[in-house]
Amino acid sequence: MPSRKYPFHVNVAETEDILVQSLSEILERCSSKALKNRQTFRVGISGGSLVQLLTRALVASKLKTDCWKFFFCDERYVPDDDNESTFNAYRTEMHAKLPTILESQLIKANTTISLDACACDYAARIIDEFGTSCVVFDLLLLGMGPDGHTCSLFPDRPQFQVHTEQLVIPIRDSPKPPLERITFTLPLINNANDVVFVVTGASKADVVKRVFIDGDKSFPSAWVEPTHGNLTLITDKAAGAKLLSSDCSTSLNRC
Ligand SMILES: O=C(O)[C@H](O)[C@@H](O)[C@H](O)[C@H](O)COP(=O)(O)O
Repeated sequence: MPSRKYPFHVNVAETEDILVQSLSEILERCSSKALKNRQTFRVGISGGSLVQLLTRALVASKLKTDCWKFFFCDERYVPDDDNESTFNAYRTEMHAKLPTILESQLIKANTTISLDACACDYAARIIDEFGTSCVVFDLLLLGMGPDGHTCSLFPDRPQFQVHTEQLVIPIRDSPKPPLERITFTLPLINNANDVVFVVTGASKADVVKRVFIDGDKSFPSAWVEPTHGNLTLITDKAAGAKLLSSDCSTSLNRC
């Protein structure tokens, strides 16, 4: 494993129910820690399978979420009511299963303006919500694709490594459709108190090992290295298969 300057935890969950339970526990721990000091718990969320998994974790946890705000770690540059919109996916899923979460708690991007303006506007919205440009999320929930992308930071794209002051950047050439997106930058991601990857499916087994065990920096996910927070990896059995068979299995939690 690469030497790390931050706490790193791994859970390989035997079943999807156990994975959802791990996620519920993280939500409970991070929200209660945040709400001890402040009135709002601020969490960054991602699309893909996380939409259903997070909704299930929230339903199972029965946590009170009225002081929570949900931000989008990345968003596809499509109208709000488009089937491709991550905001729309959460709105639909939560509306049906978590009716106490109001749409106003989902801080969405304005995709009616130009792509550049959309990224700037979303950064301004975040700064406004935090009341400072030194933005520290309480929790970021990230997915990872089989190509090692996370948020909308894709391999072989120069943007993902940049040392930028920007919190949110536009992406015009995403290899995964749609082409145009906005995404949190690495400095914003790495400034969070807790960053949690939730990765499922056998197609990710190899890249999970290459990112989290080998620390292979050709994958954007391997650049997620919290400066002061914790990094947690939760996988299902299929995505974590090569972790369990590697020499590092003794340092992993199986649950
Ligand atoms: O905008 C997107 O294209 C998705 O949000 C995408 O980035 C997703 O988060 C990962 O590909 C992991 O998705 P799965 O967990 O569904 O594999």
